[in-house]
Amino acid sequence: MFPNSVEDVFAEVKPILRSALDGHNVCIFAHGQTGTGKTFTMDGTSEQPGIIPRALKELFCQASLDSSSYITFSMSMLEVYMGSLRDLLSPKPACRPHEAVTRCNLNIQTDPKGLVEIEGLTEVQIADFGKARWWYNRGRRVRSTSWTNVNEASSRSHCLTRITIFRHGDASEAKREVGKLWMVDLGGSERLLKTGATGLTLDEGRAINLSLSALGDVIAALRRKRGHVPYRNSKLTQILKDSLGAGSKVLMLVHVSPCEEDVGETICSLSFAKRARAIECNRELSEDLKRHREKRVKELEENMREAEEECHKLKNQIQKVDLLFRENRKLFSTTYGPLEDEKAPISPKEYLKEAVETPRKPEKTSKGNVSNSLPRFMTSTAASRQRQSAAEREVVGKARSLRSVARSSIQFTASQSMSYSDPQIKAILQNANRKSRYAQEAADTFPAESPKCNVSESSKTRSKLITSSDPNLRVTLGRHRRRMSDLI
Ligand SMILES: Nc1ncnc2c1ncn2[C@@H]1O[C@H](COP(=O)(O)OP(=O)(O)OP(=O)(O)O)[C@@H](O)[C@H]1O
Repeated sequence: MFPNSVEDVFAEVKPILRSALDGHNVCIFAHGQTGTGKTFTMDGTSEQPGIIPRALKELFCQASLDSSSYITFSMSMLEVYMGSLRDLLSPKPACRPHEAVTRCNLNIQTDPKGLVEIEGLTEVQIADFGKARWWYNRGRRVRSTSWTNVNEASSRSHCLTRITIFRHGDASEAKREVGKLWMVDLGGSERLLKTGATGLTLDEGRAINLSLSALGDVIAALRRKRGHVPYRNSKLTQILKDSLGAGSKVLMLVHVSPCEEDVGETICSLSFAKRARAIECNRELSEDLKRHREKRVKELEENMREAEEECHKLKNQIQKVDLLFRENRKLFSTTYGPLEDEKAPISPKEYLKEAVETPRKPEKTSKGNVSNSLPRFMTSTAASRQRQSAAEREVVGKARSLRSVARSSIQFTASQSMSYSDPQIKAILQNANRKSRYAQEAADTFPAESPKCNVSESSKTRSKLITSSDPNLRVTLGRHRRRMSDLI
């Protein structure tokens, strides 16, 4: 029967509240057949607050977030009952403090700018949501209701709650009104036969129907963009003149009955809503609103300029880091060999992007393991490690060979060819050859003075074999011989 919760409906209402704070005149009204839940939607209950209490809360919430200026609110409540206005927040007389009193027959004034004011209507300052709620409940209690066949507490009037929004600027700027928010619970359109209304209740029903029809005429005129809009045909449309149509925003909540016997009223309500939806008004904004808009635009432009400057600075910093990174990378690859991703290097920008996009996980790095803390592209790969260790092995091997060749006294015969291609090694081998020849000559000349070295006769022909009694030296010599035979 009631498919949408008030919460869902309020989600649709919320954005228009922002427009009211921004300086638009806003009107939210609940329209529909009697007994379909207009009052329930607007007032709600203590467990499930309606649109009006929620809107009040939201206004205070949004105002507290506005850093550019200080916003205050005032509140008025009235009902349009049988063609006259009744002030729902009028103070109680001192002699009858417990009696609910309403001031009647208030006059509606329109100033040269077209702004509507209601003479003598009580306007209370609401400092916070608590105060606002208190005043709202007070006004609600004195509203006229009657029993009908359709609704046991049927509203017999249109109830209008007005929130006036004031913006306080810097010291030079005085408090100024920026907008009005009207929240209206319209009386239900009713088939008088169906409601079974008689007497006063019947008159009330007729008055409601008449003013709803005047509202329909205004909406039709606004939709057709006619020069003359018949606002003066009812009190309801006179009050809402500056908040319906021109320069304002209107939100209509349409309530319909799901019952088959109500299909006629449902069609009426829906076609009313369809007409209202087609209204588009683009009248000039008020001077106050224009000034506020210009100020806001300037503020936003300034914010944008600052953001652009910041962005430019960051770009420069990224470029510098990029350059530094490339230099370091070059240095790294010159020292340790080419990196795995040399073919498709990841730039710091890409790395930064990857780092930003990838959620950071807590790293479990072993102490002293530098490669874990390096970016991926800086860690060595299996291939580069293999290449590096092969190169190291080669260098170590060369060094060992050179050392052993230099230290040994092996003599090569002139017939032996030295096929080793490295000229350095060739030179060292020749040098070693020369040294061993001197050693041989010395041994020949002074045999007694070189007891440890015996050159065998057989080696004289092809190669001279150096022997030694020292077992360590013998092992070393054997190793040298093997290496030399590999080299030659
Ligand atoms: N969404 C809802 N959930 C539960 N009960 C609801 C809901 N909407 C309306 N009702 C109940 O339906 C009955 C009629 O609702 P309500 O008085 O709000 O209708 P109305 O459209 O304001 O009628 P009228 O035009 O005669 O004043 C009330 O008893 C109300 O509690």
